[in-house]
Amino acid sequence: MNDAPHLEPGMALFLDFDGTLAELAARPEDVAVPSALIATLRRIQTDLDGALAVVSGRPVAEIDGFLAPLHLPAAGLHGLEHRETLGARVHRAEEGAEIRLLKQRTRDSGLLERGIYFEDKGPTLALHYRSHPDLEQELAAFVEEALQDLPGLHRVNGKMVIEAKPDASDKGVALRHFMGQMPFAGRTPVFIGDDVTDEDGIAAAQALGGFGIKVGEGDSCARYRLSGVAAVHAWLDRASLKVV
Ligand SMILES: O=P(O)(O)OC[C@H]1O[C@H](O[C@H]2O[C@H](CO)[C@@H](O)[C@H](O)[C@H]2O)[C@H](O)[C@@H](O)[C@@H]1O
Repeated sequence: MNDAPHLEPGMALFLDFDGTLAELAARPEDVAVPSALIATLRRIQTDLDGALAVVSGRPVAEIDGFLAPLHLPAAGLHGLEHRETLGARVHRAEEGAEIRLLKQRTRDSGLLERGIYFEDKGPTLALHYRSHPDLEQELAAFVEEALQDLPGLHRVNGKMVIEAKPDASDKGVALRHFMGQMPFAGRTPVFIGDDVTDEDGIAAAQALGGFGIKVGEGDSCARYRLSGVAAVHAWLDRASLKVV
């Protein structure tokens, strides 16, 4: 992979949140975003005529909280939530019967008492084992078994987390949705992300003539790579000074 090229005025920028804009932390709520990053994102948003969106596994409301006072166009819950334009209403998929059942089975499993962190995101569920890595195999086996008679749900492995979500969307679907609308339509998409779920967004950007940037180590279909969150911040800083 080569060095990431600069952002140009005709591009549309899609950014993952955890592990890309924000360093990973012990628990989801422990994450912090430097105020300088918010100022940089605001500048880029203006420079790209609004064609900047966050595409995350988190709910959009949490992204808004971390990036306050910025309320960027955003896709949350791996594309199950959408806010197309700055400050517009968030559209969210319903919490289905299957995910409700999975949540109940998880509460009954005894895994939470042993340290698995339960992140209820409405239509999706994230089960974190960061503070108990020894439980990874057991948790994976539990989720695998539980999903056998919940065919509408799909397992997604993240960083020290196993998520269950409906099949309806992923980050690639989210990117394509944005690219069909102004101010994104007609631009060259760039997707930056660190995790397995970001590969759908990166592949979609590259299929539409743009490029992806993988953050950190690991296999990726991205054409470019940045070493970590600090390198992403530096790239964004340079971008915010370059785009004219
Ligand atoms: O798509 P993203 O914006 O990268 O979100 C992916 C998941 O990120 C969060 O979990 C991850 O970050 C936590 C905070 O650093 C960390 O404690 C955890 O181990 C990571 O997996 C978030 O909690 C999930 O809901 C997101 O889906």
